[in-house]
Amino acid sequence: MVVAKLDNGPLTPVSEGTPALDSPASGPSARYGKRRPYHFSTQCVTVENPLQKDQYGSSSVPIYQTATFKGMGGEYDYTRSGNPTRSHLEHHIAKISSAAHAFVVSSGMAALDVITRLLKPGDEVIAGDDLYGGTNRLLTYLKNNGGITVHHAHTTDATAVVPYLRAGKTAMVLLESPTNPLLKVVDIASICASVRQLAPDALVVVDNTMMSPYLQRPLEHGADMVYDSGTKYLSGHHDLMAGVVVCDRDDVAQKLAFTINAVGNALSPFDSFLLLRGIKTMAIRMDRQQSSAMRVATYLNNLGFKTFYPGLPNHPGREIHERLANGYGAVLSFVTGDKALSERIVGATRLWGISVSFGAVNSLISMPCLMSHASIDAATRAERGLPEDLIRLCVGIEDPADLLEDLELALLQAGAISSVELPSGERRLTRVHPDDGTGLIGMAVEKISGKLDGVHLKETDPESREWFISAPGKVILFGEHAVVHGVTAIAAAVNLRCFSLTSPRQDGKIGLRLPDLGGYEEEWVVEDLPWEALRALADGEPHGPVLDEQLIAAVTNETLRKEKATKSSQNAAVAFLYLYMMLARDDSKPAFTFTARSNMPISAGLGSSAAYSTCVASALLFLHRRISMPHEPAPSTAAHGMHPGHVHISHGGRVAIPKETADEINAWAFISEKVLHGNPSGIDNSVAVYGGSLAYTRPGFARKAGLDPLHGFKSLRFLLVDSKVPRDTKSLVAGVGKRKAEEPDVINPILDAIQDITEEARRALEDHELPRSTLISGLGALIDENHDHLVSLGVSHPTLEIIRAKTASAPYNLRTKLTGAGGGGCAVTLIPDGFPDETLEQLVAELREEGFDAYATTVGGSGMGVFSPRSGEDAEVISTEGGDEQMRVPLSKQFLDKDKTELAQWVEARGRWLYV
Ligand SMILES: N[C@@H](CCSC[C@H](N)C(=O)O)C(=O)O
Repeated sequence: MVVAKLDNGPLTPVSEGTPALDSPASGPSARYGKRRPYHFSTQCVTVENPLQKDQYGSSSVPIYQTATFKGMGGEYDYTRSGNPTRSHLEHHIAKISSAAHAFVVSSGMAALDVITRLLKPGDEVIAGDDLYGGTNRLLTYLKNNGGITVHHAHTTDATAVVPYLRAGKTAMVLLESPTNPLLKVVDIASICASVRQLAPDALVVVDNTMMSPYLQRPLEHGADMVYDSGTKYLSGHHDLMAGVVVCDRDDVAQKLAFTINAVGNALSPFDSFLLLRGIKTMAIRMDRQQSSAMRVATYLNNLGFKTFYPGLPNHPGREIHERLANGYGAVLSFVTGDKALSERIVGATRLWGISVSFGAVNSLISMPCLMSHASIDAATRAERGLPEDLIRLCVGIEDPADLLEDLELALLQAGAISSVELPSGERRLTRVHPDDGTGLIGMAVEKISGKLDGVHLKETDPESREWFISAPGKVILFGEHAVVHGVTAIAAAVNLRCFSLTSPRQDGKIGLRLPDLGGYEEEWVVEDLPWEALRALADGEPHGPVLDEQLIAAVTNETLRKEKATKSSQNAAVAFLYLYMMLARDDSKPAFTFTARSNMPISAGLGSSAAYSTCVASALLFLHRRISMPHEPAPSTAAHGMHPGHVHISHGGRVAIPKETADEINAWAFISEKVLHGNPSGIDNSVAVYGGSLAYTRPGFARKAGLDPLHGFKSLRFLLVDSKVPRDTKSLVAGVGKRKAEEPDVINPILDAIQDITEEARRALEDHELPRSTLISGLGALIDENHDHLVSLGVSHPTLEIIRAKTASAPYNLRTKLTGAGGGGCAVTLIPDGFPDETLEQLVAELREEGFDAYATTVGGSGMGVFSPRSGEDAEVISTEGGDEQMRVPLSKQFLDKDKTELAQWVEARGRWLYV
């Protein structure tokens, strides 16, 4: 549609005397009686065409939803050729674009199609080397089928087009600025000048979609034609597709109008109406979008990600861009260094929609190589320097704090950054470089203290992150003590756990905090540890079966402040330091605080020490970079563009830690158990690491050694009763060993009998056709039998017998045995199916009255688990007394202070756990 050229006025404040050329574009009477042009945002919302007044004075342009118009010789006959709604839109677009002519067609690519139909075989086109995939596809088509020669030049350098400019040959120079998706800036004015000089007949065409007429009007810089995907900022809501072409030259406009009518791709009346409506809010939308984009770009840039955004001070084209445009737009992109990492980031966002396109009110995230630019083949992408790991962000109008937080959570969840707590309680966000193979260490960059925005790059720090690790306790159902002597034992994980948190520190110290073990707390300067006593293991060398007693002695005597420690906490500290030193490398002695909590009774035979050992071993192996942290699996994605999509089957985090990693953790958890207990069987740590239920036979004896998972425990319920009688596992185990050595004829038959029990139990548990009632009553009988043998071994205790008697009495009639080392500790009671809840509650109450603790539990749950908390969720924000300032309570403090009864629920809610 050809319209009269309207001057939409400068976008910056105008001088009072600027003449108005057309009343709709003019503002109210100024103070001195003159009229001045409206500002851009006013023009956007002022949709008036003096040549096309509505008969009813409608405030909104009506939709002329008609294909035909009656009569002959009127202005309109057929909507393909012209439609009043579309005319209004084209008039409006011409006005806000400072253009004489505007056309609207069915999409941005349709606009380019209309434009390139001006070419004829033999013509040459010069285009950029970073350009939208669809543009590249159409140019490639014309090259292959239309006899057009296409040169791709590095248009960021204005002189790079010069060698291709040939008078009489070059018919079109196609520019984008900033480019999609690398946001390179092209000096449109300078290239236009070269074209005029060297190939005067060539048309300079600019894809202005990234900027919209609000921010950049290339006709003012010498371009001949400008097109926009109206799908983007002009419409702003992703509810329509449209393309816009504007130009000043009448001859060019006539040809465009001819093509549009001839091919029939003009915009429909309804979409014209929608686009007209969208334009009204364009300026206000874009103001918000680009201000948020600046914050997002600054945030990423400060984290150390290579970020492409013309508003960043380090953008090489910023100065040129500022000459050409009134703003930086709301599209930016950045690279992570790893395509899989980028995919994880994109998949982890919630507020940022994974989608092609940009310019809408909703923020979008995409990977151009897989999506908008997938139609450029991989080799060409590589040749043109389009990074496969590039993430493009298109910022919408949401609250920027939400956008930043969602992005930060995604970066944390994907493992692209980590959050570190400083001794001062401040948090530091640290970039994790994907290429270090550990998922842990990289360059540190940033400090934040509670606010996600306003992040400011300060200094480089050693990188680290916080880790939660947890491991379950266990209940030995059959075979305790005997297992030490080569008998098979059956054990299962319980839903009581040890939880640990490693919090990196910057002062060269390691700290150990065991609040549930008498409030034990100590720290050591890493360099002051007795390194001279360490015989370091060679890389890959396993620990071996014998502890380094020299190191244990050095650790015990030279580092522990014994007045602070109970026997248990002292042992826990020695195990921790022993593993720390054994696993350290010359170049890896991380400083951190290790805090362990437990919601299970300690020293009660429930494997609390093995759960602790598993947490210690896992944390140290991870932090010493002996094993890698698991990454979250790639989420399900729908097929998009050339990307086939991916199905992720959710296991609730289970089976996410590979077997080899678990084996390594188990080997070192066993070392820790040895430090703690002298001669453990290894079953406790195995259950703590692998979870589920296991039949375990220790190596080094006549029976075939092994660790076999068992199935069938899921539906078994037990009551664990803590006698609260303290005992020393080490001496109880040693006591049985001594008796075996002294009275083999008495002890060995007992051990054999226990083997018979475990085999019987195992058969019953693995026979899935065994009637349930037979299984339960059989297990009950085996419980009694096994307990009697433990009594014979001398490891029961009067309190355990009281508990047995109580649970066996009417109306309960339950079967109970000691579990673990005995000598006090816990008893385990089988709860048959259908046992009434009230009766169980009554039993628990009676046991409590007698001074025991009781825990109803199920067995067979997950083993060791790990996750790195998300900074946005890890710190409670509380108001200070005055209420006007907010303070963050560091995660480690919350963890330390949490009540035992709330611990599991709180920790589990902190993020997505990944389990063995
Ligand atoms: N599947 C489409 C992809 C459209 S990308 C749209 C937009 N210009 C952007 O840059 O996101 C295609 O192949 O054209």
